[in-house]
Amino acid sequence: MREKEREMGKNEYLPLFETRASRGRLLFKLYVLTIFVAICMILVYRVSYLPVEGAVEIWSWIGMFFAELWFSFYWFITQLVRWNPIYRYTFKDRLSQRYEKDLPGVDIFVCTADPEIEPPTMVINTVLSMMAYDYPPEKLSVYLSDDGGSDLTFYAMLEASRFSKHWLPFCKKLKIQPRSPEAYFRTALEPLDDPNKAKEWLFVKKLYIDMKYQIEATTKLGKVPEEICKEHKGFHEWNFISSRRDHQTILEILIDGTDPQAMDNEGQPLPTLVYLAREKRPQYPHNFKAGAMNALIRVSSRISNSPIILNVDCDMYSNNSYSVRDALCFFMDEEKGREIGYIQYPQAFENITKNDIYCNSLNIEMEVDFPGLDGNGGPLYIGTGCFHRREALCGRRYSNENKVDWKEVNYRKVKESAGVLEEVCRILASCTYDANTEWGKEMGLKYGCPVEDVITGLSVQCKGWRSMYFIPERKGFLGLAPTTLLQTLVQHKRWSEGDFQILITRHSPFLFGHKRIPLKLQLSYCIYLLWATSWFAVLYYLVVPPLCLLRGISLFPKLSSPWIQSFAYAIFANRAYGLVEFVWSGGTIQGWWNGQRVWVFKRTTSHLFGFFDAIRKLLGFSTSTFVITAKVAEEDVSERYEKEKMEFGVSSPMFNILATLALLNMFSFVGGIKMLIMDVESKVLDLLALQIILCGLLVLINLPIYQGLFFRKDSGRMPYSVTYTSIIVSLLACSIALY
Ligand SMILES: O=c1ccn([C@@H]2O[C@H](COP(=O)(O)OP(=O)(O)O[C@H]3O[C@H](CO)[C@@H](O)[C@H](O)[C@H]3O)[C@@H](O)[C@H]2O)c(=O)[nH]1
Ligand SMILES: [Mn+2]
Repeated sequence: MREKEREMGKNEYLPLFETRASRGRLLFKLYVLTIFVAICMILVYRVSYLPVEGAVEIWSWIGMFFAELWFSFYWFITQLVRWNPIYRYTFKDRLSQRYEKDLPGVDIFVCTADPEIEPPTMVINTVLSMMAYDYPPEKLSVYLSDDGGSDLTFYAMLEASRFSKHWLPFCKKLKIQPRSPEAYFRTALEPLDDPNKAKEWLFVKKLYIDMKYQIEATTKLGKVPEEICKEHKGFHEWNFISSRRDHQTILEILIDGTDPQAMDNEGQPLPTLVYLAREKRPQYPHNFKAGAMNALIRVSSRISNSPIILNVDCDMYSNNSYSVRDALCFFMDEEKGREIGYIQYPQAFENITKNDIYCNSLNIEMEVDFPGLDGNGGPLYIGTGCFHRREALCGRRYSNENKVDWKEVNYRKVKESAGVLEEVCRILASCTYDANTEWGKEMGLKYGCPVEDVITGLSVQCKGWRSMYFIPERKGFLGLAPTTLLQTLVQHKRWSEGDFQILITRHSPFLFGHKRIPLKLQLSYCIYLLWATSWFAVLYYLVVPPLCLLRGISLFPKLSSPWIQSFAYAIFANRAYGLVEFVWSGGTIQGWWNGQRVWVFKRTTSHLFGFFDAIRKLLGFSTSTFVITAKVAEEDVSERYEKEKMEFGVSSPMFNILATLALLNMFSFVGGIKMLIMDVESKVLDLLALQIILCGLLVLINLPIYQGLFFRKDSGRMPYSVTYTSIIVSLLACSIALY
C-alpha cells in the first residue's frame, strides 16, 4: 500500500510529455552566418555599381535591388523560423496509469461540403476511423457537418452507423492499423494463423465491400431509393429541400452513446454519432467551413460538451488509433497542460507520387517549419488534425486560475433524450442563431477569411493560450492532396490570399499580436503571411533579366569580377542546403527539382492572384470565397498523375502566365546563346554569363510547359488558346525589348 502511494506520489512529478531541442545547430548557424555575409555583399554591390547612364539600365538595376532586398528579408525570416526547432514526445502509459478512469470526453468534428467532389464513401471512412480510436467509446462523439446538405451523405452515414457495430470490435480485437476500412483492406492480408480469426476477417471485409458498393451505386444514381428512405425517419427531411443553398437544419443523432441500447455486436458501448446539415438561406452568408465548425461547436455543446475537440477534414482519416491519447498527454499534463489551447498534428497525404510532382507533400513545412514555429512560440492551426480545448476555441481568454480538474469534468451536463436534443439543437444550427452575434468574431472560428484556421489559431494564441506541435512516430492523419497543377495553384491561391489578408487587416500578428505573442513568433508567422507578396520579386527576376539579356544589358557582375563570388555562393549554398533539407525530410532529388519548379509556378500565379484578391477585398470590392479541392479525378487524369505527367488540360489565366513566361525565357536563352556564338572577343560571356545561366535554368524548369504546349497529344496538354496567346504575348515582349 505504502509502496503504491509512494509510486503515485513520485508519478505526480513525472510529466506526461517532454520537449527536446534539436542538437548540432552550430553548423547550421555557421552556414547562416556565411550566407548573411554573402547577401550583404550582394546588396553592397547593387548600391555601389548603380549604372550612371541609360534610363532602362538604371531602372532595371533599381528593380533588381528591390527584388534582392525582398529575397533577403524573406530569407531572414526562414532562418529565424529554423533557428530553434523543438520536438515533443508523449508518455501514454503514464497517462493511462494516472487518468484511465477520468479521461475526458472528446468531440470529433468532421466537415464535408459536396457529395460529388467529396464522395460519401470517403467521408464515412474518415468517420469510421475516428469512431475506432483506442479510447473509451462512451467518451467519444463524432459529428459530421454536411455543407452539401445531401441525402446521399446522410445515407452513407446511416450505413456507417450500422457497419460500426462490426467494425469497432473487429479493430479492437485484431488491434489493426489504420482504422479506415478502405485504407486497411487495401493493403492488409487475411490472417492465416487462426481459422476463427480468418473467418471473422473475411466476414467483416465482405460487409465492408457490400456496403461500399451499395453506397457507390446510390451515389451514382444521385438519389436514395424509396425503400431505403423508409428505413430512417431522417430521410423525410429531404422532402422539404429544394436546393443545397436553401434548406432547414437537418440533425440526426444516428447513435446515441448514452442509450444503453446502443451496443456493438459484442455488447460494448458505441461512440455517439451525429449528422448535421446546418440551416442555409440565401440571404444569410454561411461562412463556409468556419460557419460549419461554429454550428458544430454549438450543437455539440448541448449533446456531449466535451472539453476537447478534434477537428478533421473529411478526407483526413485517422492513421493512428492512439492520437487522442497522445493529445491528452499534453492537455492533462499537471504542470504545463493547463495553458495549452491546441495541439496541431502534421498534415500528411496518402496520394503523393514518388517524386511529388506538384510539391504537395508539405514535408518541409511539417518537418522543418513547424518544429521551428513551435520553438518560437507555437505552431499555426492548420484546419485539420488539430485538438482544441473547447473553451479556447470558443474565445475564452487564458487565465492562470482556470485549472481544470479532470476528475470533475462532466462531459454531459443535462441528460436529455435524443429526440429532445435534436429539437433543441436544430435552433442552435440555424442562420438566425449565428447572424449578427459574436460568433465568427469573438467566439468560435473567425469569419471572412479564406484561411479561417490560421486566423483563428492566431487569435487563440493572442488570448494567452499556448499551442504545440506533435509529430507522432506513426502518422496521425492521412488525407488527399490535389492531383492536378491547376488545383494545386488554386488551393495555394486560397492559402496565400487568406494569409496575406491576415497580415494587412487588424488581425495582423504585428497589431493584434503586439505584446500578446513573442516578437519572434510574429515574425515567424510572416513565412506564410508574406507568401502573396513574393510575386513581385520573382516575376521581376523572370522577366527583366531575360529581356535585358536580349538588349545586351548586364544586370549581374562580370564573370571576371570578384563580386560574382557572393552571388554564386548565396545561390549555390542556399539551394544546396535546401536540397539537403528536402531529402532529410523524406523527399527525393527529383522531388526537390519538382519543388523548385512549383515554387516558381506558385509565385507567378497563385501569389499574384492571391495578392490582388486580398487587396480587392480590403478595398471592399469582393467577399471571401472557398474553392473546395476535389478529392476525385477522371480516370485519365489520375493515370497521368500516377505517371507524374504534368496536367494542364483546361484553359486558365494562370496557364497563360506560366506559358508566356516559359516562352519568354526560351526566346531570351536562344538569343543569349546566339550572341555567345557570334561574339569573337568573348566579351558577351564575361558580361552576360549569369543572365544566360539564369535563363537556361528557367528553360530547364519550364520543360514540362514546352511539352504541354508543343509536343503532347493527350487531353492533359495545354489548350491551343493558351499556346497562341502565350506565343503572341512573349514575342511581343521580346520585340519591344529588342527595338
Ligand atoms: O463551405 C465549405 C467549404 C469547405 N468545407 C470543408 O473544409 C474542408 C477543407 O476543404 P478542402 O477543399 O479540402 O481545402 P484544403 O485546401 O485541402 O484545406 C486546408 O485549408 C483550409 C483553409 O483554406 C482549411 O480549412 C483546411 O482544414 C485545410 O486542410 C473540407 O473537409 C471541406 O468539406 C466546409 O465544410 N464547408
Ligand atoms: Mn483538403
